[in-house]
Amino acid sequence: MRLSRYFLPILREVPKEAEIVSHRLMLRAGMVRQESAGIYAWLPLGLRVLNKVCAIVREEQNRAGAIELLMPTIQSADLWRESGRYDDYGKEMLRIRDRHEREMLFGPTNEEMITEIVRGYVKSYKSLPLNLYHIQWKFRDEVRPRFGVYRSREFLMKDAYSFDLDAEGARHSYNKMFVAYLRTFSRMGLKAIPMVADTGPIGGNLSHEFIILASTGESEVFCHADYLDKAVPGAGTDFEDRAGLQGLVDQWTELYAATSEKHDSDAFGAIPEPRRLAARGIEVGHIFYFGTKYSAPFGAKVQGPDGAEHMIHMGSYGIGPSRLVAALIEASHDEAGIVWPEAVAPFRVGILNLKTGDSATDAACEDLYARLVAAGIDVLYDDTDERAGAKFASADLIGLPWQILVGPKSLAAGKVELKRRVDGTRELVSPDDVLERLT
Ligand SMILES: Nc1ncnc2c1ncn2[C@@H]1O[C@H](COS(=O)(=O)NC(=O)[C@@H](N)CS)[C@@H](O)[C@H]1O
Repeated sequence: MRLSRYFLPILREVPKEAEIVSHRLMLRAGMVRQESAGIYAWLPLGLRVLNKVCAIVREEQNRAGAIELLMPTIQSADLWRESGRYDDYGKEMLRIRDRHEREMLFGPTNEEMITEIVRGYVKSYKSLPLNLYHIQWKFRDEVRPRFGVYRSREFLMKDAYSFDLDAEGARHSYNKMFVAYLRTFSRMGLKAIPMVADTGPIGGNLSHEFIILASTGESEVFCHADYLDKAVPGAGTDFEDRAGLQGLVDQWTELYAATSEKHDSDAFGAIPEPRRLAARGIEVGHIFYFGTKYSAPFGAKVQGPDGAEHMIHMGSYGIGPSRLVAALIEASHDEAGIVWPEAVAPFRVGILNLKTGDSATDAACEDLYARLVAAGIDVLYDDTDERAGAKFASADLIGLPWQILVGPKSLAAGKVELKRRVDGTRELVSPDDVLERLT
């Protein structure tokens, strides 16, 4: 992409309404724009990151055997009356009437709808286990939306729902998602710790939140520090190996880790003091097992191998891709701006022409740009006539992992400067070597 033809409304000044660094940097880097309280437009640079986050989420859901569908954002109130949640969901629910005065709502979550869908088709245990997921916008009329897209009113959620014949099968489905979550956040360069959590309005009696440690996190968390050094399960994990998966989940739940709502200070106190971690964290995922809480009122049942009818056992599994963009910045930034992990960077490389209009640097930049694009690398070429200092500041602000600085002096010696954003290291290399390094 040529910056001269892109849409990247970078702000020079720090927006005063932004209280946390990710909110400040997302506004300054031209990633989002608030349209109303807690409701944002995702501008091109922000959308590229959001899409990369969703691609990783999708890959790991698919790896775990979940099947993607897409449910609507607008739901019928009658659906929520069947589960009894229509009234007790409270003011967070955005209730709407259509032209026929039918009561509708903007979905805050989809347990009811997915149960109604499965009830319509699944009649035999032979169709189970089943895990259906979608990545869809949700609306929760938060009383105090704040921190930008971290706690917004309209937000993107991956929500998966599992269906099993019995509790034992449901536990295996839960474990598949648990392991998929460990892999998902790790691939984004994040250390997420699974913590025993409250089930809240979703319900059930088994739940874990996946927390990223961050000083600006809303959650207060307590855990054994050994979690920070654990390696997550590999890409070759056998998701059908029930015992193996339970073993992995046991490894990731044997040490103490809990959010403040479930904190047990005695258990925490039993940890040797140097290994006790009390911190603030960002909830990026939350998984639940809630048995027949939704299948019973909806009569979602199957004929079992014994010929009898069995209510389906369910769980639901949420990740917040839009919140994750903020969490990634909270976890990875410096005083110059964002430092994107390569897996989610909006572009992998930035080419900075330090003397636009100079025939030598223009030609070298065009050549590098053409060859990187041809190699399938996401590259943003700053071909604007901004002065060099402004280009350096913008490139550091938007946080691309690699910068190629093309200036007349080094070019005269057949070199360009390759800068690694994460640690600021720079080296003079030939244009050919740059391609060697980046492809
Ligand atoms: N107001 C919000 N703004 C941004 N992300 C949010 C917001 N509320 C929740 N999320 C994200 O959505 C994830 C799942 O939300 S949840 O309420 O915990 N779970 C559910 O709704 C279940 N139906 C999971 S399928 C959270 O872990 C969080 O990452």
